[in-house]
Amino acid sequence: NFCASPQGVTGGGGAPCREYRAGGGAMAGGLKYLSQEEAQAVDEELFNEYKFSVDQLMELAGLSCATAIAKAYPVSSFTSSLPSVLVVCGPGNNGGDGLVCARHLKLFGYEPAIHYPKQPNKTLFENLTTQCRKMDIPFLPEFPHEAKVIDGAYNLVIDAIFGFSFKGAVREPFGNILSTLKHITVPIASVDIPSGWDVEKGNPDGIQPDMLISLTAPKQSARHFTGRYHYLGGRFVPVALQEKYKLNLPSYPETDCVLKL
Ligand SMILES: NC(=O)C1=CN([C@@H]2O[C@H](COP(=O)(O)OP(=O)(O)OC[C@H]3O[C@@H](n4cnc5c(N)ncnc54)[C@H](O)[C@@H]3O)[C@@H](O)[C@H]2O)[C@@H](O)CC1
Ligand SMILES: [K+]
Repeated sequence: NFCASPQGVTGGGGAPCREYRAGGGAMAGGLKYLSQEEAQAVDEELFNEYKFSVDQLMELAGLSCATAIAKAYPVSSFTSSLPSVLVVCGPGNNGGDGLVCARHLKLFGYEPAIHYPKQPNKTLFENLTTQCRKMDIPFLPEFPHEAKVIDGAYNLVIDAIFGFSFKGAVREPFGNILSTLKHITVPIASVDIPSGWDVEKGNPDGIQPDMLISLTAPKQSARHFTGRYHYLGGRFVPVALQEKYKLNLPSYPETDCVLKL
């Protein structure tokens, strides 16, 4: 089972992660917390003006997530030699990040399993799914709806259900999945936004993840995150775009693709 050291983050290789203090206000000289509209505008600009492809950025986003997870919950901090990780993937690009993350976690020595109930009929997602299957990552046809079953079978849960395009009341099957995840005791690591949270206002009655990996820049709901580990990932935003949106991103250490906030 999971048994993180009190200081938690040791960077796997033993070097402590550098920390970055975010500013107090919406900007206040510190890191900017994006509204939903700003997050979508940055996203569109990356694709339409800067000509990145979704595959490229998704690979970097998913790799950032797996890297941050390996720093916060190193394989060596678990009593089992192959820590098992349940990756729950949603219907959009947040789910795609989850598929990429699962693939890298497998390469990092974890034992991921994926639940992917709404698989879009698009080549990108079909390819990511095939890659995982060919790496012997199982896809669970049914979600284990009892919290204690998840606690017994997994060391960690990755929430890659919804990202910055989430709106309104949660539709099934994700409502039931999130209700179960509220009752598990193993830690949850959320990709970009805790699923079921309003992108700006959060959700006090929703899941309360132990870890949040904010991609590109944190969204406003990240102010309500109370878990132990908040990482920034997605080190791919060109300087001109950072300046246009006044992201005020911290400097990532050396060649790292993640940074502990
Ligand atoms: N802009 C960026 O910097 C990047 C963003 N990426 C990821 O892409 C995410 C955004 O992806 P998308 O725009 O595809 O959207 P999301 O993955 O946030 O979700 C959209 C999907 O969820 C469904 N949905 C929305 N509200 C729902 C509700 N209330 N109940 C049930 N289903 C609901 C939509 O129908 C759609 O299928 C980000 O959060 C991030 O994880 C990365 O893949 C690549 C780089
Ligand atoms: K998420």
